[in-house]
Amino acid sequence: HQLPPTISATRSCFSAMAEMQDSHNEMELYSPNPEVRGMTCLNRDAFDKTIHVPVIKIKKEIINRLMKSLKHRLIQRPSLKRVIEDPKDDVNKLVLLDPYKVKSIDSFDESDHVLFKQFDVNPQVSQYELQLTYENFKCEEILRAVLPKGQDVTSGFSRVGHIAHMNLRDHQLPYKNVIGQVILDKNPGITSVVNKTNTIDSTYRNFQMEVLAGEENMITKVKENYVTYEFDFSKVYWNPRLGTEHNRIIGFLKARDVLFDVFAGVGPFAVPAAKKNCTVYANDLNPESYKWLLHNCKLNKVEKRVQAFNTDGRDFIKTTIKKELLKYADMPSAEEKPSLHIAMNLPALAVEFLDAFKNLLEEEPCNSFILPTIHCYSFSKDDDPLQDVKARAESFLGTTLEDCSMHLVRNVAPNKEMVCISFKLPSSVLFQRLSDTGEPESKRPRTAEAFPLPHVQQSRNS
Ligand SMILES: C[S@@+](CC[C@H](N)C(=O)[O-])C[C@H]1O[C@@H](n2cnc3c(N)ncnc32)[C@H](O)[C@@H]1O
Repeated sequence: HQLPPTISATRSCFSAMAEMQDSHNEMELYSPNPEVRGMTCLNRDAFDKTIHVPVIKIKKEIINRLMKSLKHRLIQRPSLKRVIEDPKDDVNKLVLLDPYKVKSIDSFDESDHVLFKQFDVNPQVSQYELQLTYENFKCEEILRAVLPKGQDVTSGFSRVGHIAHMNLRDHQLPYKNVIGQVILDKNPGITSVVNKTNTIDSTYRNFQMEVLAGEENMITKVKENYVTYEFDFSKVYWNPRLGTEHNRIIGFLKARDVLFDVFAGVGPFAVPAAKKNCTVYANDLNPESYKWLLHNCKLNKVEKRVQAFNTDGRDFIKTTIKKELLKYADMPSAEEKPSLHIAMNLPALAVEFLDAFKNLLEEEPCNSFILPTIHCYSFSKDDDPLQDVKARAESFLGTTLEDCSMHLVRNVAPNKEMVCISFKLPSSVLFQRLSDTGEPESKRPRTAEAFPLPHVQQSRNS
């Protein structure tokens, strides 16, 4: 097409620009100076770098109207102003363009030229000497430049309130303080960066951690499914990836149902269940979890509906759950019967606690007895994790589960899945059977009844 005369006249300027840009190695334009490689203590000044970028002058009074249309041609760098004052020019401002997108006048398309004509812009391109600083580099660019070439640069972290929680690999450890500081600098709202230092799970499932950068304070506040929790992240278990799973279980509950949470942590099942008007019995062995569980019940104004316990899960099953199951045994009418649910989220061990339900109650069930539904979590490294967890649950219950629902919660590590098995506790497990002589028939073979539960097979949360 025929270009307007003013634009044709500036074509040579664009070509000159293109040549200038071609002489740059594109990959290197935005990469930090090579001197930063191997830095183990962050020196932000070492990132200062001068590059040349295309720039056009646009009259101050029309600049705002043009910016939207030019959006895709503007330079994109963190914390970089794209429109700058020219101290020698009262009439125009300089607009910084993306050197990868504007190489010559041909980089502008017909609609740009129409726009320039409409606003009487002479798109004369000149080169501008731009001083890049540490602020103008992205987190990944900085870490890639600092860590040894060819090594994996993971800048990923889990966010728990103001804390960025990392799990650095051995080769990253010499650079841990730089990594921590860069994560802190580049992520608004993060004021502390920690690295997990233990590889073996502790009893309370909290992490041993080292502060890499920022504040030492580990008391943090998070929101999950619109519920607020506070806790000391260094002393209790919290996993920001379980929100969907917590919500899934809460979805099974309705007002006036009862939830027993054997391994309750700081309350991510207990508090939302109580908010749904359920009666909750929540337990955790860790005194710190128990403390923050109580705190979170108050924080969310549900303390009247939650009874908290600080004991071993087996003891909780054999005392509190046993006592409360009997209480719900004789409910007058079918409509008034709540459903009873038992959450057991301690995936490394929970199935092993299932045998605590064997022969828990002495009497034969009356007709109206409400059998609880158990939601028990487990890890599995088996090729068939669902079958593996089912088989292990059955072996601890001492019965086959004819009808249960299996849910693949998440992939925890390569070849390690977290699974939830839900089933109605068979009465044959819960009640001691008496023989004709009145003795418990503990060795009698058992089979489970059918438990109508929604089947969610192989669905997975992230
Ligand atoms: C994986 S966390 C789950 C916490 C919470 N339910 C959740 O979903 O986030 C397991 C919890 O079980 C607690 N715990 C570990 N061993 C226990 C035991 N023998 N009895 C009771 N609680 C235990 C830990 O302190 C931890 O808070």
